[in-house]
Amino acid sequence: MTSASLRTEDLTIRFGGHAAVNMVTCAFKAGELTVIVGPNGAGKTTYFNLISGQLKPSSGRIFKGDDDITALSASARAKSGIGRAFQLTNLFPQLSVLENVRLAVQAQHGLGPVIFRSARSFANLRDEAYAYLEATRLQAAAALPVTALPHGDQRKLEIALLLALKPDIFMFDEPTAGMSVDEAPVILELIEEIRKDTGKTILLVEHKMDVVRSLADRIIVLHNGELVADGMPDEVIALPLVRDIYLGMPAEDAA
Ligand SMILES: Nc1ncnc2c1ncn2[C@@H]1O[C@H](COP(=O)(O)OP(=O)(O)OP(=O)(O)O)[C@@H](O)[C@H]1O
Repeated sequence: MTSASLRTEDLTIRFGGHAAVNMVTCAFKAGELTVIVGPNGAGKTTYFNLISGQLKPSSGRIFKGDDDITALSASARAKSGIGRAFQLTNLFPQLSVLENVRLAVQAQHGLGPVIFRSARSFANLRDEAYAYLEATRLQAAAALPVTALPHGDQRKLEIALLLALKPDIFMFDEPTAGMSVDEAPVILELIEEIRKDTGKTILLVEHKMDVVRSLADRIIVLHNGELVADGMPDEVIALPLVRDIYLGMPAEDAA
C-alpha cells in the first residue's frame, strides 16, 4: 500500500456524551485536494482541530506518513509540515504586515528573533516575505499595522503566513468566508497553484458548492461526526444522502 501523507484511524472526540467526530478513518494522498463538506455542526472544524493538534482525541490515531503524531503538540505538528492558516492572535499587532510575515519566514528558516543579523540575510528574508504578500495580493497593505487590516485582508494574511511555513499539508477552513467577490478568486487561484505541486496535500473545508466543484479532486462528507461518503466529486454530489444533507442550503448552493 502506498503510504498516505496523512491518515486518521478511528478518530473520535467526545464532548460530554456527544461524539463530535466519530470513528473517522480516512487517508489523504500527496497531490490530492480533498474538500470536506457537511452541514453545520457535522464535525468538520473539530476534525481539523484534531489533525492540527488544537484538540486531543478521545480515541483513535493520526499518522503523518508512517509516523504516529497523535501525541504531538500543535506546534510540533506545524514543524512537521502540517500547515493550517495561522490564527491572527499569534501576530505582533504593533508591527507591519510585512514585518509579521518576515518574522514567520525567519522562524521557518530556524532563525530566532536575533537582533544582530547581516543586512544581506535580512534583505533575503524580507524579499521572501514580500513574495508571499504578492502571492496573496497584499502588497498595498505591506506597511500597515496588522490591526488596521479589513477582514478580507486578514484572511489573506492568514494564508501568506501559511505559505511562509512551507507546509506539505495545507489545511484551509473556509478560506474565502467573509471575502468580497473580488477578493475570493485570488485565494482560489492561489489554492489552484499550490495544488499543481504534486508534493502537496490539501484539505479544504468549504460550504460553497461552486468552489467545491471547481477545486475538489475528491469529496468527503461528514454528518453527525461520521464519515458518510467519500469519492469523486460527481459521484458524491449525486448521492441522495448528500442532496438530502444540502437541502437546507441556499438555493444557489444546492446541487
Ligand atoms: N469545545 C467544544 N465543546 C463542546 N462541544 C463542541 C466543542 N467543539 C465543537 N463542539 C460540538 O461538536 C459538533 C461539531 O462542531 P464543528 O464546529 O466541528 O462542526 P462544523 O461541521 O465545523 O460546523 P460549521 O459548518 O457550522 O462550522 C457541534 O455539535 C458542536 O457544538
